[in-house]
Amino acid sequence: MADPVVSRAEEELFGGPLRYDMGWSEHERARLDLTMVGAIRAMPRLVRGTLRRAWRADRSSLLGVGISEIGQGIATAASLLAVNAVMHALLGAGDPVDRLRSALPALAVVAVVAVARAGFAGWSTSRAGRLEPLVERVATTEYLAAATEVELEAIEDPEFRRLIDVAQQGASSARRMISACVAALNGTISLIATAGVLAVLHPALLPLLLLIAAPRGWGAMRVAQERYASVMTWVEHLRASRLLGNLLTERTAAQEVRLHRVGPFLLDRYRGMAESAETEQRRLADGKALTELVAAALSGLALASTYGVMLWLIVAGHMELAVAGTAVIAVRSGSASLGSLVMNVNQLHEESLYVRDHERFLEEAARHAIPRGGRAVPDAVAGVALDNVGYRYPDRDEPALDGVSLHVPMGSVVAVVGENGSGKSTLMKVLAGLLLPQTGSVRWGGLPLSDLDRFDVFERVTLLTQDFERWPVTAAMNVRLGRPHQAPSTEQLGTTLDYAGATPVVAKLPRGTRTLLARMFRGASEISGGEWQKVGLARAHWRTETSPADGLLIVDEPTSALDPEAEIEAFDRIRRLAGPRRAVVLVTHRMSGVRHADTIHVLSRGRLVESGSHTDLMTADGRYAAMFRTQAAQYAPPPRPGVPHPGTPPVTDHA
Ligand SMILES: Nc1ncnc2c1ncn2[C@@H]1O[C@H](COP(=O)(O)OP(=O)(O)OP(=O)(O)O)[C@@H](O)[C@H]1O
Repeated sequence: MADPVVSRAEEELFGGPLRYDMGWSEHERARLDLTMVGAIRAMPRLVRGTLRRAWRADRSSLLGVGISEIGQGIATAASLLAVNAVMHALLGAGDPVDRLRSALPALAVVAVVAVARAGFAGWSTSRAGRLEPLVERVATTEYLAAATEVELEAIEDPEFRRLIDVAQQGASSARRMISACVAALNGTISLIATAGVLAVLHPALLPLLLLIAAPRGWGAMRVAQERYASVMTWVEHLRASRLLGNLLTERTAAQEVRLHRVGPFLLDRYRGMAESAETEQRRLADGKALTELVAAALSGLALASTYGVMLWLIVAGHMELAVAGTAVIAVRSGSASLGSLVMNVNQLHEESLYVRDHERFLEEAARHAIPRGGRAVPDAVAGVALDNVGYRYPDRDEPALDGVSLHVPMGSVVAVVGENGSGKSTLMKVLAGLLLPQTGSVRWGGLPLSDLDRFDVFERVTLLTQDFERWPVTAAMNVRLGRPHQAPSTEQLGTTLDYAGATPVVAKLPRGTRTLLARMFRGASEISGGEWQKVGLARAHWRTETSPADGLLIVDEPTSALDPEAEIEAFDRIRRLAGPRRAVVLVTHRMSGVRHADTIHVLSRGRLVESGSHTDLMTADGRYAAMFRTQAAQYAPPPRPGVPHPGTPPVTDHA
């Protein structure tokens, strides 16, 4: 398969051709197997996998499908044998009326068998129809459950993220595999029945049947191969042009789309990308037409040869006319069964590529799952300590944290400051137990995190980050999701909202706490960024309030969108949440918010460079003091010309 032609738009916007490198390259390897023989060889394994999933989903429906398919096969064979009897009766010697009369019982059998076959087909359709959504649900649940249980590190790993993306299609493919499997089973049973009857009529007819179906099978495989290769090569391109389309209509991009005239610009690029995809579609259609023409010609040739052989058999006296009549019908139905069987095997194979990604994801997710078990975190702990902690993200050369040691005693307020990218958020994730350090250790009351039950550690942590989740649910539920399994009473909800300063926010919503906070739904309301932060603070409060034992409250840039007054209040409230059974860890760039912390740690390029109280650090006159003065200077009155301004610090290069 040649590399795709890169459209100018693709080059301009994305810096080159978009290729999916992991999930799809796996498919490419699978494609090598996609010869007729390969697909047939893989068939038992594919069917076994589908059956196992279906068995888990709904046994009785699966049995129903199996029985009705076997019933249809028996009906096909019985129908052909009855047709043979009719032919014999009609083409035999004697009076035409007598011949017709003697054919009647067999004709009745043909009719009854046809009805029975239709009944079996209907039953199979209804059972398979029940099975399909169940199988999809089982596969989707497996996928979602696995995704929520993996380590955060895996989620942050781009390779794993890609696997999550690719595996998403697996559930619907597992559903489609049911119908493909049923159709393949149907084709196989009908074919066996027809082949059995043909072998009884004349053994020479069997290879001829294969000869008719082979070109069609080849054609179907070839067309499918071409389609795979094309999908593989173009999938990223299609996703990107869809993304462009979405950007043009999305609410978040609406302002720049209009004001910066991004709309017409992107629309033009969208057109460019669509045109190159259309060229590919045309190429595929032309290839398909040619392949199908060749396959039909070869199949027709084989059919003509079959009739020629039958004619010769009749003339040479090796076959009766009645048998030949039945054989014509059997050959036609057999070749149709074989043709559709090839297509269904092919479809099974195509769907199985996605199901295999799904299974690969489940395996990988299990390998990266947060381990269950371990020691419970003691109810009371002196604090949480980091000892020489190092952490490097998988796709980075530089460590995000390098030899960090600090202690967070219960009842204290600890602040962490530092320039952008210095490792503050990473440190918070390590403290929360979400990321496991690659070197050094984290200890809860002296017990290393590696010995502890991680889910128990999570129970003890409340995390409020700047990009906390704005759940598309009601305001009340947005608070409750701090501890989902515990619903706050109206009174508790009121106290929590009061604490966070969110009562006026909720009061002006059309349905109060029952208002849906999701713009994408009709009748829902949207609130501002600062108002959202108050809701986030309420959620953190609900979680800490319902915490039964010693724990950590980690707040990472909680006030970035708050107005000055609300910000001062929020810092004050957060500090008050520290108590004998709780430590507060605060990350912020607002130096005014950290001066009251018991200890302030300064991070730079992943290393802890200063620690102490505000007074200590100001006296030390190091990095912290410089940062503090820089911010303070912003609010100082402007210096009079010629008079040096004492508040302005020398510019230091933190890099
Ligand atoms: N998911 C990630 N994958 C790879 N690198 C990351 C990831 N998250 C952060 N980093 C990198 O790790 C380093 C520390 O990032 P971190 O987010 O901890 O910094 P920060 O101090 O919180 O920054 P900011 O003040 O801008 O929020 C940075 O170099 C950043 O680019």
